[in-house]
Amino acid sequence: MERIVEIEKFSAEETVETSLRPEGWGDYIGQEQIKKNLGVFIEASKKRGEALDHTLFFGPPGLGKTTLALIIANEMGSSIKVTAAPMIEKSGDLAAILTNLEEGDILFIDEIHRLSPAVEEILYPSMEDFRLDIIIGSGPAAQTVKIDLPRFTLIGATTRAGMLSNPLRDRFGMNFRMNFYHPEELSRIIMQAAEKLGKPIKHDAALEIARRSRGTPRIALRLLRRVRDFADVADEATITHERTVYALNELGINAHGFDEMDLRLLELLVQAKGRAMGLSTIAAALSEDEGTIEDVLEPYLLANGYLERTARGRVATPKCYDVLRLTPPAEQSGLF
Ligand SMILES: Nc1ncnc2c1ncn2[C@@H]1O[C@H](COP(=O)(O)OP(=O)(O)OP(=O)(O)O)[C@@H](O)[C@H]1O
Ligand SMILES: [Mg+2]
Repeated sequence: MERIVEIEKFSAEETVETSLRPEGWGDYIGQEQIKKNLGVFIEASKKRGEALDHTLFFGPPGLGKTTLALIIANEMGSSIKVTAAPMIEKSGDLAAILTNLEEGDILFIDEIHRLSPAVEEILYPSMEDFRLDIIIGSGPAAQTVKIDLPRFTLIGATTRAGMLSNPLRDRFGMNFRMNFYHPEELSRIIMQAAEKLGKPIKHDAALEIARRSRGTPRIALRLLRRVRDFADVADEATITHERTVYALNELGINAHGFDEMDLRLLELLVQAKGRAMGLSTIAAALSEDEGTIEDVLEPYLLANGYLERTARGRVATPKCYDVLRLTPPAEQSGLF
């Protein structure tokens, strides 16, 4: 099943998303710790006139990883080449990209956990020693050619940190885990985007959207655009709370920010009547792979206390029963 975030990512509205993308620290809201640290590292490398250390961002979709990479390029005054692991099929593809880089350039590889082992192999010496080892020919006549590369910065992004190989992970000098956004932060992102769209929104209305956005800016911005449609049709100059609640209800947006996959997972756990359910059982029941459930689906539900991981598996929490308007099974009460 497609999830909101994925439909969103590939829709024609990508251009709108691009136009709402923050360009500098000034309009990048939240992730304060990351901003602070990156700010220091960027300033230090600029002072030394060196390329920034290789940097890895990981976390669920739509939290601003790509945006951060673009901001880094802006701040460093570097050009950035953007690609995604599935587009780098052969080691020759990567070699071509690397040899075309210039001193101080940034190479952004999205979905970096999807690089093939052969391509990864080429990447290791490139990251570590800025050297490309290419094997020409095969069998006894095969020769290794070493090519020096300019000092570049690799920025990797992944939603699936668990799938990254250790040697690759170790070669990143900096590792940042993206956090879900608080409703207050999301509401600032929404208000800022609304200004850019020329359709201001009241704070309480922005907060209403924020609470239903799964802690995720991409979802918040998508909902904002839908709510704006309702306000436009009603000739409302500034989006009000009343209009927002009406629109979100019409759109069938869950009051807790769950999407369909969240609800399927929570309902599955609730049906288990307090018994813990293993990851593989959940994956089979939802026809999803285990990694996606663990790295993409569960983090939000865990962070907000709707489910718990125990040694025996996953269980729905009382809060989960509460929001689904169900009563927790009696035998479970001792668990919490
Ligand atoms: N901190 C932020 N402040 C303001 N807007 C943000 C912030 N983070 C993300 N956004 C907005 O949300 C949208 C999605 O962010 P982005 O594309 O960077 O996510 P991502 O983490 O790269 O997602 P994916 O894993 O799907 O590639 C962007 O268009 C951007 O406008
Ligand atoms: Mg991205």
